[in-house]
Amino acid sequence: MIALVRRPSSRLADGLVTHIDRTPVDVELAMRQHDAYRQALSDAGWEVRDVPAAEDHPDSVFIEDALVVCADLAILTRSGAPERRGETAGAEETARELGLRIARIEEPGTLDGGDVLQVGDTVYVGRGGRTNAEGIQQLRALLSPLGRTVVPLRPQGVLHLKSAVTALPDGTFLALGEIAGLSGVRVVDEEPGCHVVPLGGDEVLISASAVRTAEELADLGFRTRVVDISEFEKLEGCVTCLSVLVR
Ligand SMILES: NC(=O)NCCC[C@H](N)C(=O)O
Repeated sequence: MIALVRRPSSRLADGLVTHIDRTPVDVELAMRQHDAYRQALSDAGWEVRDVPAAEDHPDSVFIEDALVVCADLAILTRSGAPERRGETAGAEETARELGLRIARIEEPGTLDGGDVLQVGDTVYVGRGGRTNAEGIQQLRALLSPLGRTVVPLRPQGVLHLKSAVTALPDGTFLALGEIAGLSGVRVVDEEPGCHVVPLGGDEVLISASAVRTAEELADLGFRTRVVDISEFEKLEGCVTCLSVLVR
């Protein structure tokens, strides 16, 4: 079990913000928070592997958006944000080192990995600001041969699908409300409570900003591993976007 991560660029504070107001980012604190995030993955039994840093790309720490891994296939994305498209170079290098097959989303398709939620053999994909219909069609063509069913959804008012919804190990979903096309949604009352990373078994990684949701999940019998990612949340990041899990 390998978790790919990418160290923050020193230019992190120049990262994109779309749906929230920009607030000052403490880059030194972000570096420490990223170290703690890596440690949490390692403590949960994951081998943490570094994708080469991309110093010139402020948002490169959000490695999830550059690379989608499904079975033995690594899909290099083509971000809907043109300034992020250079981030895939280092991701390709690491994917090849891991022996993964390589595919890529081609123009005019666009897709961010933050729009791709894999739950068993179903791959939910958010169509919106970063992922277009052509990108979804290419994703479907790449994943159907792997036995995956690609289901498009339309998240509203958020950066990515996984800004609005993620899945628990039991296949239920966490979201601020019901989502057309999804059944089994556990409604939470805080935005960071929509984001978990399944770490194996009944363990999930969740943000320290989601205190109430972490308690609710513990009450439900999930083991929660809490990480403070405040500086990344200021740039519309969440716990899913700082890693790519390769099982
Ligand atoms: N998968 C994710 O949640 N990615 C977060 C990306 C945040 C970055 N500032 C961006 O706007 O692209």
